[in-house]
Amino acid sequence: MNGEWKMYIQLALDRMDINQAIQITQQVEEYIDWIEVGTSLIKEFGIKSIEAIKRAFPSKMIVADTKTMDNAVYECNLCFEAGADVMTVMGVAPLMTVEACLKEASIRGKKVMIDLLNTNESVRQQLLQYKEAIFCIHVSKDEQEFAQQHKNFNFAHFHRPTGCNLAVAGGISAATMKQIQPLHPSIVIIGSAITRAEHPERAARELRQLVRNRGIDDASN
Ligand SMILES: O=C([C@H](O)CO)[C@H](O)[C@H](O)COP(=O)(O)O
Repeated sequence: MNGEWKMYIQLALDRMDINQAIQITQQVEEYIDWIEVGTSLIKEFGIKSIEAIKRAFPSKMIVADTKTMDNAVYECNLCFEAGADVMTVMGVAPLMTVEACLKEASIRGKKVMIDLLNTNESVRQQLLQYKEAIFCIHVSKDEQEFAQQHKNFNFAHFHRPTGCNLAVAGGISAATMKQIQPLHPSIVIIGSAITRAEHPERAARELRQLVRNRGIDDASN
């Protein structure tokens, strides 16, 4: 890629209720690109959380972070009917599940994000055949906590899979943003650093600035 390479910010909404999710997103809407209805929201409030967020932000790309492992067509239908533009499937799921999600998304003109959490190199190589997917390098909440919170956690041991559309997630903040630059992601997924900030709007504005500057300056892939 060249200097036109762009990084998008995906705001992850987790561990709050639907009204709080909408209120926080309204505060930061101008600084973020995609909105993720987090796994915790979907588990706690169901598919109606996807409908509510899409209704509140109809012009934004909505990602339903279902972390699907099985029953692909059923879960895809739930997400896409509710207004999601993207749904997530785990890379450790059977390939037939991943393929079913991709097929369902393609029929509807939607996208699938494959979460690479806990995948090994051989699984990742298999998954990379799915050129239409977005791949997400993900440091889980439990890994973040185990590593004594994300300020000590390092994305450095991840290698960028070549020739794919890449997202990164997991405790990303202004302090850790530099670590992810070598991966050249097109989507930076940020949750707590905005939603738990004392001033979410200020935090989102600062992160937007970092993403804008570094995304353009460092693009070389
Ligand atoms: O997928 C996520 C995680 O598993 C929690 O459900 C989050 O979207 C991702 O971790 C981003 O959120 P933060 O780590 O709070 O930035």
